[in-house]
Amino acid sequence: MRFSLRTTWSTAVQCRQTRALSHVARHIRPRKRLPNSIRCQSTAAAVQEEPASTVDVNKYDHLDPTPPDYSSQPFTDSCTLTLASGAGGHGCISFLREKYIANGPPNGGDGGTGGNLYIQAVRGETSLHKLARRGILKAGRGKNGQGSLRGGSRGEDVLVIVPVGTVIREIGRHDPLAAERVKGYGRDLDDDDAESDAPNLSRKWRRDRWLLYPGTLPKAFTSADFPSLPRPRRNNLVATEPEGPIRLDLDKPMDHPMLIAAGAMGGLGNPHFVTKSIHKPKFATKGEDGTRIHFQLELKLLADVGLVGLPNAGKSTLLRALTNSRTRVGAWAFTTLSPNVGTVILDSHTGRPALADTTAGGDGRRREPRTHFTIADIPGLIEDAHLDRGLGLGFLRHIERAAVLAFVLDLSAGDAVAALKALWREVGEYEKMRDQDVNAETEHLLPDAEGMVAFKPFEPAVSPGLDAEPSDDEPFEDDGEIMSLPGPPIVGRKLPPLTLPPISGKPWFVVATKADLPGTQENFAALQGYLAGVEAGEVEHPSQKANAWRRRVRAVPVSAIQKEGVGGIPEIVVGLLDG
Ligand SMILES: Nc1nc2c(ncn2[C@@H]2O[C@H](COP(=O)(O)OP(=O)(O)OP(=O)(O)O)[C@@H](O)[C@H]2O)c(=O)[nH]1
Ligand SMILES: [Mg+2]
Repeated sequence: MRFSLRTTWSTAVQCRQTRALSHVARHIRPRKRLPNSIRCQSTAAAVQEEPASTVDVNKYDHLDPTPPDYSSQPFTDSCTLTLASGAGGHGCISFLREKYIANGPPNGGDGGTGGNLYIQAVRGETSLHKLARRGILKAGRGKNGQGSLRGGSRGEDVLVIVPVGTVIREIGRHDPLAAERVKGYGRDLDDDDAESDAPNLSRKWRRDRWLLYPGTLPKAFTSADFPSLPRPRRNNLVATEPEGPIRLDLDKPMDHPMLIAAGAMGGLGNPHFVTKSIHKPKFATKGEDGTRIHFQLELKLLADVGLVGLPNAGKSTLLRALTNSRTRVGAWAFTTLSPNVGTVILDSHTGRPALADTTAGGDGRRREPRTHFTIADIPGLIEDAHLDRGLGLGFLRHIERAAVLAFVLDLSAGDAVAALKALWREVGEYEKMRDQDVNAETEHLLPDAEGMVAFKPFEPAVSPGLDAEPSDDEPFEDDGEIMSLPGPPIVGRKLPPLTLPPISGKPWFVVATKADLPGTQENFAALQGYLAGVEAGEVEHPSQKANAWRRRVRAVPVSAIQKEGVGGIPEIVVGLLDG
């Protein structure tokens, strides 16, 4: 008997172990078993195949790389994003219950405030793709109030991190409190807008704003049982929000996050509604809804020099020759599909950044030593890119804020002067479209609806290098620094307008590439002749603008693939940057 019991016991243990093991096996077993023959084949093929990412170091050439050496990063430079501040938590309906106090006074806490929305531009972020994927970001909702007069906790704040260089435009906003006012609710609370045409609907009738004691049937309450709905409350932080519509140009890293929308207030607990006639209010109010703002985000990379050229001109090879960039190079058009930024360290081959002269300049100001500059390579432009041919003109936004433009012309691909004129034409078309957009936007934002704030209409700005004499109160200093428009720092609620300098006012030069190929000398000579004419004012500026920059237009012949002639480019760039 004992023996049989032990057998039964060990069998049970074994069974349990087997079951446990089979459970584990179920999880680690491959879902599908391939037939043996296929598995053998694939293993054999894998053994025979060379690993795809091997780079032959002996054949490796930095300027003529093999495909595995390409860097590819997801890149998005414009997207729409909806940000919603947190809704408030509901007020609580509760009554004191204690030993010997069966029917105590009301003690429901207030709902917590919703989370705030902040934005911060930081270095290190290079794309908007993460935000584009999210689409909407909501701050946390405030927690509901609780008994014993415990208020709900605050909702979680949300910090939206964007790359430096992001331009943010508000394209729509839903403010629940403003919407209520437009509908006419709450007019009974406000005497000042009694003249308004909006219907006079008392907030008293807003049944949806009230919470009832659990178990109470709504029909038990008539409107007469409710007091007037309290005046909607706004978070104190609303006073520090920027005035809408929000338009920001975050062209510098921010030390502190900036408040975009404050969380909504929580509802009121039932003790707030005690009156002489109602001693035990069995109702509380709901929390307010958060503000929802729709934004258009546009990333405009910040680089000192922007490379503009036709496809296959050799822009990326030039960037690789000047910097350690691993941008993609290929003998076909539109190899580059997203902008790349490279950094040139001005170290005079010492391995350490050279310290520039820090003595006072001619303007009497001490200059920051320039230890490096950055270059942006963008996808190629083709003729009629403004008609959305090729990759269109959108990528020009990344060189629009560059202080210096470098036009890269392929000397082996026909008339370089014609190519330069075609590129300037596209740049001019881009500028026109940009200005039209801004004007349309400012017109659209004129205060036609109540509560809308008007922006100043677009004023074309004067940039350094223009022939027009700046006035005394002109905010620009012609020191050749990056042409970001100086504006007052963002203090308080007023935001500076988004003004954009004209592109034709930027200093520019030409890099004539592929000079190693035969028959390119004549082309270069013709180009030089043309540029000399532009500089002397004998020939019309390729941008066809009267006051475009033509102070010292230079053409540098280079063979980027052989890294010949590129050594002089940093000097030219620094000369143009520092004036
Ligand atoms: N012979 C010669 N070939 C060059 C030179 N620079 C670039 N190339 C070649 O020209 C082709 C195009 O070079 P890329 O640097 O990809 O040109 P890109 O302007 O960036 O082209 P997209 O990105 O398509 O606009 C590649 O095959 C390069 O090897 C040069 O100085 N001399
Ligand atoms: Mg390229």
